[in-house]
Amino acid sequence: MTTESDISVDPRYAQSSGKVETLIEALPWMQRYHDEIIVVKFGGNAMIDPELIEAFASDIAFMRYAGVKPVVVHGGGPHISRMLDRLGIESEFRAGYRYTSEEAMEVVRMVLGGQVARELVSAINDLAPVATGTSGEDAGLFQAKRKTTDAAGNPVDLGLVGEIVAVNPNVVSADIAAGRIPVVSTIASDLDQPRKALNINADRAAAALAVALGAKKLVMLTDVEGLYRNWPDKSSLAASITAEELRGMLPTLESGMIPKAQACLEAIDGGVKHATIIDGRVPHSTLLEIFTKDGFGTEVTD
Ligand SMILES: Nc1ncnc2c1ncn2[C@@H]1O[C@H](COP(=O)(O)OP(=O)(O)O)[C@@H](O)[C@H]1O
Ligand SMILES: CC(=O)N[C@@H](CCC(=O)OP(=O)(O)O)C(=O)O
Repeated sequence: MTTESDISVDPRYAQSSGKVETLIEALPWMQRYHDEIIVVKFGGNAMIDPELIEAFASDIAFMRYAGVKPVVVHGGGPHISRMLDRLGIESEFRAGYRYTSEEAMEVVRMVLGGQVARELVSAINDLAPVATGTSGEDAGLFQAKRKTTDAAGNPVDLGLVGEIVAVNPNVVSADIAAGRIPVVSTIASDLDQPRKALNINADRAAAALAVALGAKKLVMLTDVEGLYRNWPDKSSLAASITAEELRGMLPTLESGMIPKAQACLEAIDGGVKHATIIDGRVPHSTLLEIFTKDGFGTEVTD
């Protein structure tokens, strides 16, 4: 028979108690998110590191087996830039969005749907064979119009960049209902030219989908620790920020943080309870954000 004194001297029990604490810490979060949809946007530089892709895939598989309904929306800006470079096609960011010519659009569509989505789907399927790739062009998922203004409302020429005006989430909902893990590429059909596609910023698409699905949470991975109130001052990282304060900051934000901040606001305004920006360079940051009390990065609150 094992007595209390045996337990106190056995190092295996000492080790287990730390593991048990971590598991028990996850319980309230598992309860909160059980059967709930969480949209996770994976993008940027985290996506070009094979180890981070593996860690991300295991976090998504973990969520699914823990009873959450994850939906992945992926970016792939660095992949697109690399391919455009290889093909000698110029690309330029304006107001946080890629100016997209007809030629570049062909590359965006090919890279997102044919390369990035495939890589992610197969990494997740290796652990949970229920991932499925969907393009925003499928079954009217993302319908968009050309984007013609920047965050401050000034006119800007972005070529074939779209702003989502309608989402038909049925194709994704059906996958979720069947127990699958949707992995969504952010191309949209052009409402004004139905055979044409538009390039959608992945942060904005993730927010629009989170709202349409009634997701409980939107998590966005990026290549910094979170949102800095006073970029690039590293001591100004915001652990949490209200939607109102963030709205006020919009005109001061730069580059990629513009669509990310807009996406958080769109999600919160659309009824998603929690929107967070986390550091995708930290392996398993998604899991830590969702299942531990400390969370990670910046939480936008209503
Ligand atoms: N206030 C800010 N806080 C954090 N990052 C900011 C801020 N303003 C601008 N940035 C820039 O935004 C970048 C993140 O956007 P982006 O590169 O598009 O991310 P991703 O590719 O992960 O979607 C950061 O690497 C940083 O250079
Ligand atoms: C209009 C626009 O800027 N579209 C993005 C789509 C991919 C994306 O958003 O990728 P990340 O999340 O990795 O940045 C682009 O062409 O780069």
